[in-house]
Amino acid sequence: MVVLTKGDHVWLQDPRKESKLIPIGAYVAIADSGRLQLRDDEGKDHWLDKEMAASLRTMHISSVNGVEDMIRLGDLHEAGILRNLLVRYQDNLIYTYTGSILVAVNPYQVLPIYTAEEVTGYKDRRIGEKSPHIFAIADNSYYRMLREKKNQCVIISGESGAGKTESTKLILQFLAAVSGQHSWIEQQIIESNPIMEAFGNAKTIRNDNSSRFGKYIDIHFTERGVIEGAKIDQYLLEKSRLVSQLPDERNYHIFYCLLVGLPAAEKGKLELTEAKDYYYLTQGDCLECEGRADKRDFAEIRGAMKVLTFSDENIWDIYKLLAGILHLGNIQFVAVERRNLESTGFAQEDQVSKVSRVLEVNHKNLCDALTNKTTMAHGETIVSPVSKDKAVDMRDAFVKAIYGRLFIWIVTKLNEATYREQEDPKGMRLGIGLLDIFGFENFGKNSFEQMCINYANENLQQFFVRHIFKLEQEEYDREGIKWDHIQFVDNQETLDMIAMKPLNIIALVDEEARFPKFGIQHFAGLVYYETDGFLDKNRDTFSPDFIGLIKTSKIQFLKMLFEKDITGVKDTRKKPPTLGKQFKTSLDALMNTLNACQPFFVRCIKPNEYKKPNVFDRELVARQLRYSGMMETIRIRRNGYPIRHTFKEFVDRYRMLIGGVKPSHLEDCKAASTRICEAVLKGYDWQQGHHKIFIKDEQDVFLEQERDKALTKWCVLIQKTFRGWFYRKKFLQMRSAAIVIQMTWRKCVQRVRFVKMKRGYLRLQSVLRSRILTYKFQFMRHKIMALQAVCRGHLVRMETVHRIRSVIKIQSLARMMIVRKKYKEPLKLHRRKLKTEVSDKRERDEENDGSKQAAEPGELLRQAERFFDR
Ligand SMILES: Nc1ncnc2c1ncn2[C@@H]1O[C@H](COP(=O)(O)OP(=O)(O)OP(=O)(O)O)[C@@H](O)[C@H]1O
Repeated sequence: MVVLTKGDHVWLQDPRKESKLIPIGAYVAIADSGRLQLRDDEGKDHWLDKEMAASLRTMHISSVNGVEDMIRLGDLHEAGILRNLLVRYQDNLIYTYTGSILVAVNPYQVLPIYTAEEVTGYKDRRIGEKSPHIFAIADNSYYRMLREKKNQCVIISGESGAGKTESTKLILQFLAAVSGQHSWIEQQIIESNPIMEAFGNAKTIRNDNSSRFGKYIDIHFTERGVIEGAKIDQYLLEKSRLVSQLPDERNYHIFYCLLVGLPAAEKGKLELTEAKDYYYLTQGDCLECEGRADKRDFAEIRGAMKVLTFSDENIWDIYKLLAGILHLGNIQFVAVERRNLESTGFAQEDQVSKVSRVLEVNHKNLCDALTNKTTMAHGETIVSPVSKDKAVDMRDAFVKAIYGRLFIWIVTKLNEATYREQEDPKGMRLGIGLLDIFGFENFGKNSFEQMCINYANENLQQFFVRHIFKLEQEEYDREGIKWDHIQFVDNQETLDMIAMKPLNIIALVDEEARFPKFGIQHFAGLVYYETDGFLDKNRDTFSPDFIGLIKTSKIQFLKMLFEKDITGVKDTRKKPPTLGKQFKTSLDALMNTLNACQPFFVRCIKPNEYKKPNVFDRELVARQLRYSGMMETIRIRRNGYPIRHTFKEFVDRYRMLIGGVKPSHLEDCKAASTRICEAVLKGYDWQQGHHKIFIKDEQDVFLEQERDKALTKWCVLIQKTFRGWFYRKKFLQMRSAAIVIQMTWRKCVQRVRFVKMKRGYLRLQSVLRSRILTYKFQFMRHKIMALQAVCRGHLVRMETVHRIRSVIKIQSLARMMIVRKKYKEPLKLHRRKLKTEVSDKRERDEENDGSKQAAEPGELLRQAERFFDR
């Protein structure tokens, strides 16, 4: 019984028995009440009582935060894988390994993980050394090719919109960057992409830039790893799109680009107007595609065509054919009856004339080819009218034939430009093939195309399983490795039934056998196919009358496209190969190529149907994981020994890991390999076969890391010694130079200091002197001021005394005057009295004493008078 506490992670299973829902991860949010609250990976809360909770499966620690390599997952089941992808996706970690297989979840947003720094970061690194990345796959294929001198291939699969084409472009970007020449050929290879996309991609409900064909790009390298050329193979272009589109879907991009990008004069010559005017472009009711700029794309396509050596005539002829197709689509048929026979006429004759003008064919022949059918019976040619519906079918088949051949011609032309003969015929040509092919399809209604696609996927799955399991198992048996035989899904029987056994489905369809709806148990599930239109799609033919029409055309390019058909008509006994047969032949060739290469696998996963970032639809992803055979892969990879080396290779590569192992040509390699493994891979699961050492992915990474460490150790020693010698020499030189510099510098510094000090002293002196003088001056001034003060005081005092005296004098005079005034009358009176007395006395004296005595009193009197006068 499990006791859960807060923060524990568990697997939450839908309790309904019939439920096929995959368990979802959840963590315990609340555990301290009577019940448990669990929050699942989608943020939903679930309340469980403790008894129910006790039956929950706890999550392995490796699943809690996710792992980079799913082989290391403890919970090795569908839910574990799904959750691992989910938690990584939520952190914008879109890549995850399963051994050396890369699972890439489409982020639907531009992540900053494809920069030039990232390219450099992944250069020459082993898988697993850095976090999973498409660049790691590209890098490993490149360096493995150079190291082992063997061709490599990268098989990129997934549903429409899962990111196959983007992954292919990223690998190309990486290879162009690491092969590092920035040559014209690299430019041409890269420029071929917009042309392929214009003619082979269209907007669908599931992907705005959906590749409607499969492709295998083989990039050729010189022995030194420089890109030398490339070759593209295309598979199964979806031609039905040319004549009808589902709602919200478009025809191939090139038509819309042509109509908005072509200058008016050229458009006039081709009698073209706007996209809304063409039946073949308007059935999906979607003329523009968000995020695409058709006008800008057209300029890019034209530029790319120039780079890829399309002549002006070629380009103009292509435009004519595209215009011809659009005008053909606008022909409207009407049912008529002629001589009691159901036949067909045209709603507007001028539309047919337009086609004959643009395709430069005979007008009458065109009318006949569109409405009549010529057959041979008993050596006689019989021309019979066709019904309206048949005429529409015949026209559509003709359009598909033109475009299909045009597409093949374009690919051939691209190959002519990008394919190079080997520069050095004696040297070795190496290649990396990139297979961007439609994934397994199972829709509500599955038709011939789905059967071909699923047949291709059966082949690839078989290749995958064979590569990963069967061949390994055989090799283990051959090498005498102990191997617990595990069950695996081998789809050889399905393949036999579809195409290998004498009475296979493709052969039956070729023989035009009629059978109703049938189902095939594919590796990814049971698919029912509806056989309506199967035979026609398989025959992929058009009325031979159109061949006669093409012969009348003045456009040599059109004739050239149908050259084989024109010559083939002469030999009526030879049936043209059916589409099924053609597809099988090209697929067989592809499988042979792949079988000759060392493969890498990239499984692209679409996280939601809305093309939105950060939305992860678990059911959708689980279905894709099932289709991609991921579970089987994980089991096989985990149980097996995916890495093996011959003893010689092993000794050459890892002998530095332990001491005393000589180079392989001087050693007993088997014994030496054992010694190395026993010393380095102690406790690891490895095995020794008759000729090879078998190890697992993680041991390989460990060995490589140890090798790196050992190499680094020796490199460091060599570097250390050399650097020691070099830097010592440099040091001595620098030291003597430093002494000279120091000397000069010190002299200079001291001199500057001295001058500074001298200036300082001078300043000090002058300051001091000025202080002394100031002091003296102050002292003298003080004295002088004191003297001045004394003098001024004296002067002021004298002045004051003088003033006071004057004042006193004035005062005394004033007082005197006042007093005089005051005493004047009495004085006058007194004087008069005195005078009177004196005169009285004189008279008396004169009377009494003679003249002498009389003189004295006279003097007295005068004095008294002066006194009074004053
Ligand atoms: N690594 C990526 N980074 C950012 N966006 C991506 C990435 N991979 C895919 N996409 C987005 O998803 C869209 C669909 O991808 P892509 O065309 O490669 O799908 P596909 O698997 O080739 O589909 P189809 O089979 O229909 O051609 C791209 O146009 C792009 O917007």
